[in-house]
Amino acid sequence: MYKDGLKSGDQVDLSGMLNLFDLEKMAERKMTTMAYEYVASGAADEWTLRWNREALDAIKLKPTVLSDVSQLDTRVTLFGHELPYPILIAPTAYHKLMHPEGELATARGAGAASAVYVVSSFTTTPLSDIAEAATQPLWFQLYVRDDREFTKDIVQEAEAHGYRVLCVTVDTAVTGVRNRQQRANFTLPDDMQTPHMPGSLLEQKPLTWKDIEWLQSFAKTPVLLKGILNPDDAEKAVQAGVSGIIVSNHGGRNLDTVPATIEALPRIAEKIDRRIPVLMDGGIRRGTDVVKAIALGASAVLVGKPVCFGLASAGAEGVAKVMEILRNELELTMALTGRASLAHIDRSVIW
Ligand SMILES: Cc1cc2nc3c(=O)[nH]c(=O)nc-3n(C[C@H](O)[C@H](O)[C@H](O)COP(=O)(O)O)c2cc1C
Ligand SMILES: CC(C)CC(=O)C(=O)O
Repeated sequence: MYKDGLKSGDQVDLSGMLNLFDLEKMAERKMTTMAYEYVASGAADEWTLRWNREALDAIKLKPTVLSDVSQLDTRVTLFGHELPYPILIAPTAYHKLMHPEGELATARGAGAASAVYVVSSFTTTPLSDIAEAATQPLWFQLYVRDDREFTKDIVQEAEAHGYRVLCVTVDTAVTGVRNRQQRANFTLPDDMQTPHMPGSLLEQKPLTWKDIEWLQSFAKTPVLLKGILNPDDAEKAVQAGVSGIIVSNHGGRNLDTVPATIEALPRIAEKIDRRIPVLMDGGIRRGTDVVKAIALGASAVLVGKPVCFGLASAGAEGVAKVMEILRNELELTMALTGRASLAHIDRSVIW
């Protein structure tokens, strides 16, 4: 939802948007208070929301000079597919709240920026339409519902439309204490539907490891668990045979006072010991953040709020801008730290 009657196809001048924080400010000016608060807020007192950023900022880099960085290689292979750079679009709900073209604009922006887009179960656009608009690989984020047949159908529908990876969100047995959303009277407007998640609330009984086993019994695509913070859960994920995990605290939106993801990441990476890929999200805003996450054990990272703000600022173009800024900053950081490829980014780049 946007002030001033923003319409599809409106031209926006993004030339002054130099970083992701600039785009957040632009988005805040354009969005209604309700929509902005929905995206920007964290749970309860927002400790974890802040820690995600502060913990990344507190890590210092150790550059190496005079190494050959004339050719930078940012490619990463995940689940059998090569990505040109290790930054994905995290699943976020309700894109029509942010721009009239909703998820279609996100898919086009992802396409322009050669990025993987992980589509939320709470998409306001059907999966089939997003697949038609996409020119880059799509993944699907699953919230498992009480109705297991419904869940099975949607997984099979996503697979039929070519969604390549299934990210099962495991950190939302219930949603968190979202006081800022409550204060802003957050509700989904009546004319906005979530076709694959009928009803506006999560109607699920909490998932257990048995459900993960059940999902893997019929899923044809790799299954990832999104929302792992505890190294012991990471070990259980490997034992359960999943293809990968995403270290995430849901952008600080669920359980307040859990640690920053960059703090949890090294312990989880140590436990996993390269048996499966570890991805991470939470607070990634700069190319330096991406390098820090890779150094501490992530194969790739995802960004949530910045993409919502890019979308609210300028639709597909804004989404592409966010991803291009981050990709460029990643390359600059690699050149300045003397790391020519992702394989060269390890703990030795941390001070
Ligand atoms: C507006 C918004 C909606 C979100 N919706 C979902 C969702 O539907 N499913 C999900 O698994 N995670 C959801 N998330 C969490 C993100 O996937 C991701 O974990 C988080 O935003 C990453 O942190 P960052 O925003 O600091 O980049 C949402 C986050 C935001 C900000
Ligand atoms: C509808 C919500 C549960 C989607 C979500 O995951 C979020 O807002 O963080």
